[in-house]
Amino acid sequence: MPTDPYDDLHLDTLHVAATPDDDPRLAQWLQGVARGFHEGVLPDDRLTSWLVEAREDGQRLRGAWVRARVPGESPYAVATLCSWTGRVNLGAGRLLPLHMVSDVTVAATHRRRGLTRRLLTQDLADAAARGLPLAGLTVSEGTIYGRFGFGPATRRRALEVDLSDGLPMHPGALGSADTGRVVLVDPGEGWPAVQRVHGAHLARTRGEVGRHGAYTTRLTGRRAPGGGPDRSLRLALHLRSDGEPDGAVHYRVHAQERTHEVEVLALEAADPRTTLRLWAFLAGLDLVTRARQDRAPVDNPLDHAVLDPRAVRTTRLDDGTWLRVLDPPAVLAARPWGADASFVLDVADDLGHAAGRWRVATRDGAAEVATTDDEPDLRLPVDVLGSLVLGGTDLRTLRAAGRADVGDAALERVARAFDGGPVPTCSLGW
Ligand SMILES: CC(=O)SCCNC(=O)CCNC(=O)[C@H](O)C(C)(C)COP(=O)(O)OP(=O)(O)OC[C@H]1O[C@@H](n2cnc3c(N)ncnc32)[C@H](O)[C@@H]1OP(=O)(O)O
Repeated sequence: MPTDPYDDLHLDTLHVAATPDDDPRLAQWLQGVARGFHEGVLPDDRLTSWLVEAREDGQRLRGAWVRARVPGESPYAVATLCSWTGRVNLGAGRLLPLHMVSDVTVAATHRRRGLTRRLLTQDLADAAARGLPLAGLTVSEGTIYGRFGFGPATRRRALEVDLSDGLPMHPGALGSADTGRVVLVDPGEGWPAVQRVHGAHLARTRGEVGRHGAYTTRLTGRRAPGGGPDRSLRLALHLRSDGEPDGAVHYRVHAQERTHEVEVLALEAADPRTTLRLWAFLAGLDLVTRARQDRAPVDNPLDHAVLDPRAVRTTRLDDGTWLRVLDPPAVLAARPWGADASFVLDVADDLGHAAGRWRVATRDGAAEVATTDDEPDLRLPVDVLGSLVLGGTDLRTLRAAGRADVGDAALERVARAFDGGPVPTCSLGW
């Protein structure tokens, strides 16, 4: 009889509604995450603030705990994974529920025994059973998640912006001065206004994901990365002439002997003009000569608004959000389409959730999706479908890479249908 490879372990899913006193495995789980990412042992106040975040998201915590081996020993977590339901903008303002996966770790003593495979496949199966159409994550290494059906769907771009000349812009970039103003607000008190701006930004930004609880902690200044209240976090809000907030930038100034640098932690706005106005505000900060922004848009009006395009330098460009389709008809019917077409799509999926064949008929930006036995025009594995969902990767490129099987006759027709629309971008990591 085969033996259970995990008979020394206890596998379970925890409820974040519990308190650490009710269930000590909560604290063990979080310390397991910290160990997995090579952080030190976390202080109690980190546990407290993390539980607030996890409850805000309604997180499910999966894990494996080593059973006590000697009297008095506490069990500890050797595998962790969490997930919750968020939202993603598929384009044209269409928001779809997103199954968000994070904190995947396995202790050095238990690696490559299939623990991540076990926790992640269970988690994806549960999400599919609950009717979630799409899963997403951001990764530490590019080689792990393709086998589970995730494909890179947005790009992560880091910027270094030279502010030493005040970042002059072309006439017209900022509009007329009487259309709004910038005010400085305490990050905690400004949070409701920031949330309103975030709603507008999410609705207009293809690929953007709704903020989860970790961002509430981070952007209200409730807790600094090193612990205690965040006293160096600043918030500037842009207000329309009627007083309604339509832009927000969270930043921190790092004072150095000769040059001060501003770190842009989050910059969101209801429209591109306001984004540029917030950049002009940052450029006007006294003593500051340089800005850095991680997860900035790839296709960025800032590049074209500045008089000197070399003032905006890309210091990193790689994968951002990875998507995993769980329900192809739901996702294909929800995303916007660039051209009218009719084609048969065949999807292969080792985990089974997205495997099948469908006729996709697109018209006026919408699609009808129906199962079919017709010969496919396009065959691809589910991770490649994940790369196509947001329109961030061109089907022609995927075929050129040998990742999508589509004949010459169908290629242009199907590629034009998948294409069209803004380059997706996501400013979050999770
Ligand atoms: C979404 C996120 O949370 S991203 C963060 C990921 N976590 C980290 O980077 C923390 C440090 N790393 C770790 O904790 C672990 O090495 C993990 C979580 C990456 C992998 O955990 P393990 O339990 O060893 O993985 P498991 O044994 O289940 O392997 C699953 C599959 O992925 C493969 N795999 C696992 N890790 C890697 C890796 N680093 N690179 C390439 N392939 C990998 C395995 O070969 C295996 O393939 P197979 O099932 O097709 O044969």
